[in-house]
Amino acid sequence: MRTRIKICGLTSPEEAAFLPSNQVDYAGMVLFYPKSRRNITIEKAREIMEVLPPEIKKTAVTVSPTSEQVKLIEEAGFDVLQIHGHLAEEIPEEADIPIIRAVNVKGRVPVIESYPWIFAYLFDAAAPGSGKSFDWSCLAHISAQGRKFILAGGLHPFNVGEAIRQVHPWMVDVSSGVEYDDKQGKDPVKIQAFIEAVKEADEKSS
Ligand SMILES: O=C(O)c1ccccc1N[C@@H]1O[C@H](COP(=O)(O)O)[C@@H](O)[C@H]1O
Repeated sequence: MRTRIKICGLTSPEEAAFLPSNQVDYAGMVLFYPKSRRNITIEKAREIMEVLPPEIKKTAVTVSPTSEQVKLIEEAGFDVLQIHGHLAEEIPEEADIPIIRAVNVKGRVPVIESYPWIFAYLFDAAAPGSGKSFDWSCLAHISAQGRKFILAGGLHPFNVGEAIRQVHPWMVDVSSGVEYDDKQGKDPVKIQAFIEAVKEADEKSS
C-alpha cells in the first residue's frame, strides 16, 4: 500500500502551490500557537486553502486547543484537526471533523489513549516542529497492533525511506526537513525529493 504524505507548517499560498495533488495527501497549518515560527492566522490559512486542491486534506495543527478555536477552525473549512498537548474532554464531542491525536514521544514507549473516535495517532519527537527525530523502535508494538498511525519528527528526504522500512507508518509527516537551509519557508526541491524517497521506499517494500 502507498505510504501517505503530509507536508506540514505551510505559511503562504506560494508554498501551497508546491504540493502536487496526486502525491501529497495532507497539508498542515499551525494555528493559535504563537510560540511557533510557522504560526499563522485564520485569515492566512483561508488564503492558503484557496490554493490547495480539494484532494489534499487541510489539517489544522494545534496545541491544547479551546472549543472556540476548534469552532473557528471548522468555520474556516479545515478537513482535519491535529491536536498536540492537552486534549480537553469536550473537544471530541464538539468537533465535527476527524481528530489526529499527536503524541510527543519523550524517551520511552508512548502510552496512547485508545478512544474509538481518534482517526489516527501521530508520533512526533518531544518538541513539535523542531526537526528532531526520536527512537522509532519504540513504535514497534503499535505497528504490530495494526493501528493507523503517522510518523513525524525530523523526517527528511534522506531518512524517510529507512523510517518506512522500520515502522511501516500509514502516513509520513514532514515540516523542517523540506525547508530551505538559509531562509524561512518550504523548498520545492526538497518537497519533490521527499516525495521521490517515499515512492522509492514503497516500491522496494512491495
Ligand atoms: O511546526 C511547528 O512549529 C509546530 C507547532 C506546534 C505543533 C506542531 C508543530 N509541528 C508539527 O511537528 C511535526 C514534525 O515537524 P518536523 O518535521 O520535525 O519539523 C509535524 O507534525 C508538524 O505538524
